[in-house]
Parts: sequence; C-alpha cells; structure tokens
Amino acid sequence: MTAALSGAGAEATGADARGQNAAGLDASGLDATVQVELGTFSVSANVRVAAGETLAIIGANGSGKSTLLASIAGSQRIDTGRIRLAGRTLTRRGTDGMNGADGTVRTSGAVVDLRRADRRIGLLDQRALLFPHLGARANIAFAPRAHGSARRAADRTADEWLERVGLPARGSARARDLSGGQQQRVAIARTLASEPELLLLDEPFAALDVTSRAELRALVAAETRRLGIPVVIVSHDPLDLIALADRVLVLESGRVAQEGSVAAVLESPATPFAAAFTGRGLLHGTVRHAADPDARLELHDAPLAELRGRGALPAPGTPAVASFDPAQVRIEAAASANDAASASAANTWCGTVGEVSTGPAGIRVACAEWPEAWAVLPLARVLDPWLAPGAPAVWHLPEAEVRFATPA
Ligand SMILES: Nc1ncnc2c1ncn2[C@@H]1O[C@H](COP(=O)(O)OP(=O)(O)OP(=O)(O)O)[C@@H](O)[C@H]1O
Repeated sequence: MTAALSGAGAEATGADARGQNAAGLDASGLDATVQVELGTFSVSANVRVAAGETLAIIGANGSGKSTLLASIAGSQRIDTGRIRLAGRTLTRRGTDGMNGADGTVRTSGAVVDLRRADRRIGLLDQRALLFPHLGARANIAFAPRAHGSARRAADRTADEWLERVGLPARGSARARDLSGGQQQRVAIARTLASEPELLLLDEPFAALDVTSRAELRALVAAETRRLGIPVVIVSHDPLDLIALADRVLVLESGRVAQEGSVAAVLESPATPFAAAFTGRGLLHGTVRHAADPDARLELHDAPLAELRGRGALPAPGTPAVASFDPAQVRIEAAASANDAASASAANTWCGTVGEVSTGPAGIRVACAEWPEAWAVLPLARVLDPWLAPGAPAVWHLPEAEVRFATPA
C-alpha cells in the first residue's frame, strides 16, 4: 500500500538545532539507501551528499548508474530503502536502511512515496528536451509558473536566468533556432529556476562539442556552488570529476565498489573500471605488510613476488590492489628473461616484451609474463633496436608511484 504525501515537511525531520540529524548527517543534504530489483540485475547502494557538495558516480555501461539516479528522482520505484532530502522523507519502503555489509534490513512499517513532482529534484541529461513551440524565456518561466508564480514574476526570473547562462538576447528564440549548446544552457536554466533541493545530472555535456562542454561545465560549477544544493553527476569524462566533483562513487554491477575524494579515486583506483577511467594500470595481490610506509602486496602468478607502494592496506592476507602510472614504468634491455641479478632491487623484475602498440600517449609495451603490468614509453623509444616482442627486459616500477587500495 502506498501512502502518498504531498508538499514539504510531511514528516518531522528529526534534525537538531545545528541541522544535523541523529546519524550526524547534514539534514539539508541527500541521504539515500536504495535497493532496486530489475529481473536478473539489481542495484543496492547508499548515496549521501551534503548540501553544497557534488558527488560524481562513475561505472561501466550497465553498472546501474541511471537506475540509481532514476530511483532517487522517483521515476524508478525502489523495492526497499529510504530516501531523505533536505529533512524530508521522499521514499521509504520496507526498510530503514541496509545495516552492514551483509545487507540485513530493518522493517519500518509504513510505505512512503512522494510523487516525482513533489520531490523538488532537478534532473538533467544530455537531451535538453525543451518545449519546441515555446521560446527560451517561456521554457525557463515554465518552472516558476508551475510553482505558482505570476506570469510577470516568472518572466523576470526567466530573464535573470537567461542572463546567468549567457543568453540575455535570446529570450524569444524557439528551441529549434538555438544551437545544441544554447539549448542545453536553457535546459540548465529551466532546471535550476524550479529551485530544486537536489540536482541530478546524467551525462549532461555528452552531446556537446569540446568548447561548449567546457563552457557549460564552468556554468554548472558556478551555479551549483552559488545555490549550495547537493548535486549528483553521472559522467564518463574525467574532466567533469576534476571540475565539478568533491567525491566520487564507483558503481560496479549495481554495487558501490569504491567511494572517496576525487584525488583518492583518481590516484588510487580500486577497480579495473576506475583504473581504466583514470588511465592507470591495476595489479591484484594479497596484503603482506599493511603499514604505510612499509606497505607491501604479495603477488601471485607474476614474475615479481612482492610489490612495495604507498597507502594504507588492511590486514595481511586480505585481497587488495595496486595501481600505477604506466608512464612511470621503466624498461631496459636485459641479458635474458631470467637475469635474476638485474632484478634484485625492489619492484624490479625480468620479463619478456609482449605486445607493443602505439597510442596518443606514446608506445604501450606489455609484459608477456604479466599482462597486468605494462608501460607507456615516449614515442622516440620505438627507435630502440632491442625493444621488440620477445626481447628480454628488466622492468622497474618506482615504489613512490605505486598506490594501494582496497575495493569495497
Ligand atoms: N526496466 C528494466 N528492466 C530490466 N532491466 C533493466 C531495466 N532498466 C535497466 N535494466 C538493466 O539494468 C542494468 C543497468 O542499467 P543502467 O541503465 O542503470 O546502467 P548505466 O550504468 O546507467 O549504463 P550506461 O552507462 O550504459 O547508461 C542494465 O543491465 C540494463 O539492461
């Protein structure tokens, strides 16, 4: 049974005078615990974003990013969980939250489902979806009009937004007379003019050219900072993370695989997707020594027994990963692929040159005995006469360049 609530303040917030609730969360932010079953696929995640904070969600195609956004927006029904925004409960179904890694749940009783229109959530994807028969001003004014503003006041608000998004003279232009970038500017203005308490962005710049993308990224960064609302952005573009996000959540097969600051995830990715996203290589092993600065990973099926690096690790024996910048891997010719003497230093091993290919960053050289290990060398190294598939080589991965991480 669904108990539909309408309007803000339908439930007591439970927030104290400092705006913090019992769990220590900022009551003006987003606190979502959702489980969604879609046949053989399911999404189960906690998403918390403070007011004024931007969380980026990254993950491979089909990892559940859009499903997670849709469940927060209200267009995808959750099976269990709870979504709270700015002190209001938007949805509560069958649980107060997932308690711990085993996913055990507490049943809370009443089901709450706020209508999508009552959630005060702005959602923007790569399609501007403007009303084609209306001008830019009327498209933007639609939001304040829908919230009860008089026509003149709504037009004034729309004109302010046209100014902010850099289109002060295009108020009368119809959508079809605007470029793709201009349409997306109007869409951003229309979304924010509705005064959302949360902004959800699903690949908002993906359909734009490089210049428009940079301009709109800067516009969204400035406006969301000014408004101080929580923002969630799904993106495949590392520049969006760097320019907009405070934190990153990595979704894998519907589960949170890693969560941390932008710097932490970009420098120490914990999953193959996050590593590929950041252009780093990823090596798997088990913890041999946990404490930084003497942290070490035991490697298996690799020509190197242990890897030294930076970053805290969990207890010995636990599976963990190490990421590295392939541009920092050094390769020199060796007398043979088993030349133990030249491989005695830490993070140094002998192995055969595997596949050699060229890319925009230089030449990619794989280690035949350890395909997870590879180097990117300057293009000029292609002239090294010895550097060819099958050649014995000494490989070195500087300890300071290795970053340890533990997937969730
Ligand atoms: N209504 C549905 N019924 C069944 N399965 C669905 C439904 N909607 C999505 N899925 C499946 O759920 C999985 C996650 O889809 P989703 O679109 O959320 O992923 P995504 O991470 O946003 O992917 P992309 O990066 O390609 O947009 C996919 O395997 C998809 O096929």
